[in-house]
Amino acid sequence: MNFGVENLACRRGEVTVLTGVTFEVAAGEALILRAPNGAGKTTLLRCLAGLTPPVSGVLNFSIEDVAYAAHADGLKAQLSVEENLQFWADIFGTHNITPAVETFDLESLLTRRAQDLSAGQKRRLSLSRLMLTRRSIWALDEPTVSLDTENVARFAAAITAHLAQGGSAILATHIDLGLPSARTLDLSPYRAILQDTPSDDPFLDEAFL
Ligand SMILES: Nc1ncnc2c1ncn2[C@@H]1O[C@H](COP(=O)(O)OP(=O)(O)OP(=O)(O)O)[C@@H](O)[C@H]1O
Repeated sequence: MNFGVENLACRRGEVTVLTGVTFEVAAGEALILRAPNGAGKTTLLRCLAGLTPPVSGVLNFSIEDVAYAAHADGLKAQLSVEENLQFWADIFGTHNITPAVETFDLESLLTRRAQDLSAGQKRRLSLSRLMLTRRSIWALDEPTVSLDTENVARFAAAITAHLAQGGSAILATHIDLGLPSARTLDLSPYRAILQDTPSDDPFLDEAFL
């Protein structure tokens, strides 16, 4: 699905972080956000997902079409892997969890409680949820954190399949996923304010030693 934004300004808390963001992503395409730490990648993704309303500008899609994978895994700790998957499947009206289980190699973990998974296993379970949403725009914030090489490849296969089916994606990632139709957007020109400026006060620096 095509999606884009025009002249978007986004905030975190009371601070406007980005202004003038404009882009379009075609069906079957992925847009990779590249920018230094603190530049506003999470801020933009939260805005696209509807978690923080834009300060101004236009979203030319419905936030109901966005599946957002945040930094946090967002699992139900007391439920098993299978119960977590079934919970989301029921929410999104997708009753077959098998493709998600197979794509992220979760078969042997189905009865394990989410709180007892390793960090990489939790991430696999969290990402597998994307496949249950049936939403066409995937907005992903550092999705490969905690994944080993084999599971990065599994995730890359999942997103490639999503794009091949006419979906689209926007993601903040520092690694090359080898996606065939990926473009890069540098957010640096859209930064609204000077952030993370070092203090000139030498006594303040000493206080942190
Ligand atoms: N609640 C808040 N109130 C004010 N400023 C915030 C708040 N949360 C985050 N920020 C600031 O907003 C800016 C953008 O943060 P954001 O998390 O979007 O950056 P990022 O590009 O995703 O960074 P990273 O690569 O480190 O994950 C940062 O300077 C951050 O300190």
